[in-house]
Amino acid sequence: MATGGVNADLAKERERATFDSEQLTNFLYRGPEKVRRKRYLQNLAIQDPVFKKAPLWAFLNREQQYATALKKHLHAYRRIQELGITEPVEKFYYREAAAPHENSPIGLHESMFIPTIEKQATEEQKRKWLPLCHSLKMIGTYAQTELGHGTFIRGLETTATYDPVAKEFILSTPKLTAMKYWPGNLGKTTNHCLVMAQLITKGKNHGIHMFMLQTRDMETHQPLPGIELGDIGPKFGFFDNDNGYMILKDVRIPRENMFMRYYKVLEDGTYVTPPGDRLNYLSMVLLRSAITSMIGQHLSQACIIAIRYSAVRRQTEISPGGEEAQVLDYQTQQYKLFPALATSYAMLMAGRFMYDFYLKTTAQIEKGDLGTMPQLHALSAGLKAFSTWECTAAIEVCRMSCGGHGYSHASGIPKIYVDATPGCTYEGENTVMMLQVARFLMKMYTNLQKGQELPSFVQYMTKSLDTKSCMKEEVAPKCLVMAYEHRASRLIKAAADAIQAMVMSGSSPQEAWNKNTVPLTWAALAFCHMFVVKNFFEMVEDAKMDGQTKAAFMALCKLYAVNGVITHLGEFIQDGYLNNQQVQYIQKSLLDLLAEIRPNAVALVDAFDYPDAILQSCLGRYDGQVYQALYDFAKSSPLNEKEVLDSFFDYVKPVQQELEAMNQPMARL
Ligand SMILES: CCCCCCCC/C=C\CCCCCCCCCCCCCC(=O)SCCNC(=O)CCNC(=O)[C@H](O)C(C)(C)COP(=O)(O)OP(=O)(O)OC[C@H]1O[C@@H](n2cnc3c(N)ncnc32)[C@H](O)[C@@H]1OP(=O)(O)O
Ligand SMILES: Cc1cc2nc3c(=O)[nH]c(=O)nc-3n(C[C@H](O)[C@H](O)[C@H](O)COP(=O)(O)OP(=O)(O)OC[C@H]3O[C@@H](n4cnc5c(N)ncnc54)[C@H](O)[C@@H]3O)c2cc1C
Repeated sequence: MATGGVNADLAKERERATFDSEQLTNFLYRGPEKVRRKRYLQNLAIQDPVFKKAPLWAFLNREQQYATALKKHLHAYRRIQELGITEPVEKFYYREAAAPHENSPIGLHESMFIPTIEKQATEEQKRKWLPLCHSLKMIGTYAQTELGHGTFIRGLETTATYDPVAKEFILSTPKLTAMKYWPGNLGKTTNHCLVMAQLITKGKNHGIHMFMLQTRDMETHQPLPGIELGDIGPKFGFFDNDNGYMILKDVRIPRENMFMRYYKVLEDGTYVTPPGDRLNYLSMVLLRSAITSMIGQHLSQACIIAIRYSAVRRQTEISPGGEEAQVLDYQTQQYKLFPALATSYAMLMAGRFMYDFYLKTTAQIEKGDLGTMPQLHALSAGLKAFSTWECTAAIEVCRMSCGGHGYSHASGIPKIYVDATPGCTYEGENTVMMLQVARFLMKMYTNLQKGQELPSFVQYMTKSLDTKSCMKEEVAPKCLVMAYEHRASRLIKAAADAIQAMVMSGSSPQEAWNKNTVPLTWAALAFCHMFVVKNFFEMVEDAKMDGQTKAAFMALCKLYAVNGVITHLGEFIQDGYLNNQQVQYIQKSLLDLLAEIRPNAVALVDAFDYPDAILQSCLGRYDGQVYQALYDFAKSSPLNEKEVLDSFFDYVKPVQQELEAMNQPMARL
């Protein structure tokens, strides 16, 4: 049964590509030196016996999955320190290769708890907590969401009441709905958490603030008095993580445990507030800013799997008696997979912009300049929501494009999907995030009407809406970008006009807003889509690579833009901006682009540079030996360890015997 070497179809695909995939890899990871370093770190992890010997997650129960994830991530944490890896992106590469399909039970410790201490704690608090965090004596998480409130954080019900006599805060869960519910790793792993609670001092509520709470004894790991906590049970995905619940029964913490870099409570209970607002929302902004890259990567993995498999999979003879076609040769299959592939590149580019913008803006915030905070909030919320919606939908398309095998965990795609889709909910539910974008856009529109200057990325709103598209038979990037700008401007104006009209006829601004939230989300979505398209074109145009690579990359970029127009056609033609002839040019361009991308499809996914050891997919293997791999996967199912299972004797046999007895002619009398 053994088959060796690279599958012939896949080998041919690589030979026929019109560009060198290594060039694109170099661009994606920001230069050949960084690619070498990435591969070096990944190989270190892949070769490490602790990671190598770990069992495949798919055959484990939840407790085993949790234990494996914990073991792997703790070993990775230690090795990262031993190896002196400090760059966040390098840590990410190492961790991803070490535990590709295990979500980290110390993930919140690293992605939210430590960064919040770094950004929101005083120098003294940092000196006290950070060394303990780095040595994992303190393992923490971010406990904000409650049973009754996740989105509306001003409505959180946990209280932190200051007692000036004892100089302590009393943390309480006043009712069932105030129980903390959902925080990652709160249930069993962590011994500290950052609690978001309503600050009450001198009898006044000052809104939500952050407090450091020790939840478990640092030696015995038992919950501390007054704290009830545990795991919330199995979920759609993230089986290996202990999202938790927590009830606080008047737990006292020292005054110094309030995060006091910006907001302070003095010993006598006087509340001191900083000049800026919403500074304690910054931890959410950090994660939102990172999610677009992260989700783009999830989709890139699904694309590698689906496209390599579609090159290997042959089904149906095109003409009677002829060879069965590679399913990737069907135009319909290309229409499923190439827009998904283009989306993953688009989101990786948007994620690159977003993270750089986050670093630039937060550096200004650190210096006390809060002027760009609204832009950072709007962009991070919008791109987080837009990218997670687009990518999770595309991952599901990839899964279905693999037919029956896509449904099996052997493909790897179901796991990618269940780990990616909560990105639509956590760090701000997507619709709610889009409404935050809409709020920002409405403000910009009002500023425009007042003749004020707009930030550069909404400047396009100043252009007239009375123009027609410049689209010609040769569909030009410039005309595509302008079409997206026009659509966004028009929908922003339509939503603003609808609200203004309602207000003019006597509705309150809140009522007018609430009666228009659907058009507002259309406007916000169109804005995000425009932003992603424009950014993608700009990054491709600026990319330093040879002509053939750039041409292959540009085809993807154009496909992303063209496909978006076709998917949302109504919004592009409603006011006659594009005419019938122009729509036909765009439709033809879509089909031409599918054909142009076809010979490069495998090279375009190879460029993502994912080793098999990370993908862990029978269908997405570099060598294309999918059938042998599927057979091996089936053979390794624990259900096959015994030829006849005990359940056969326990359940089938007795029922067979009972039915046999019931069906005897005598028994029926
Ligand atoms: C190949 C390439 C290689 C790539 C390499 C990749 C590298 C990748 C690197 C790193 C990857 C790391 C990824 C780690 C992943 C870890 C896995 C994730 C695990 C899951 C974690 C989940 C954690 C959580 O979910 S925590 C809980 C999150 N909760 C929320 O998000 C709650 C959502 N709700 C809110 O945010 C708010 O309530 C609200 C915004 C909806 C409303 O707030 P509000 O009521 O106070 O405000 P208003 O609506 O009244 O507005 C008032 C005013 O405030 C402004 N505002 C609101 N928020 C902000 C903000 N954040 N910043 C600034 N301003 C804000 C708002 O706009 C209003 O302004 P006005 O001027 O209009 O008045
Ligand atoms: C895997 C996972 C990990 C998580 N990790 C953490 C964590 O570590 N720490 C933590 O604190 N939390 C965590 N959460 C919780 C998460 O942040 C919340 O679930 C999220 O913020 C959404 O809030 P919610 O559940 O209250 O949804 P809801 O707000 O109840 O949403 C329900 C529906 O109501 C709609 N809706 C709500 N408000 C509005 C509005 N104003 N306008 C229009 N529509 C609205 C939403 O669009 C949605 O359709 C996690 C969640 C998941 C799934």
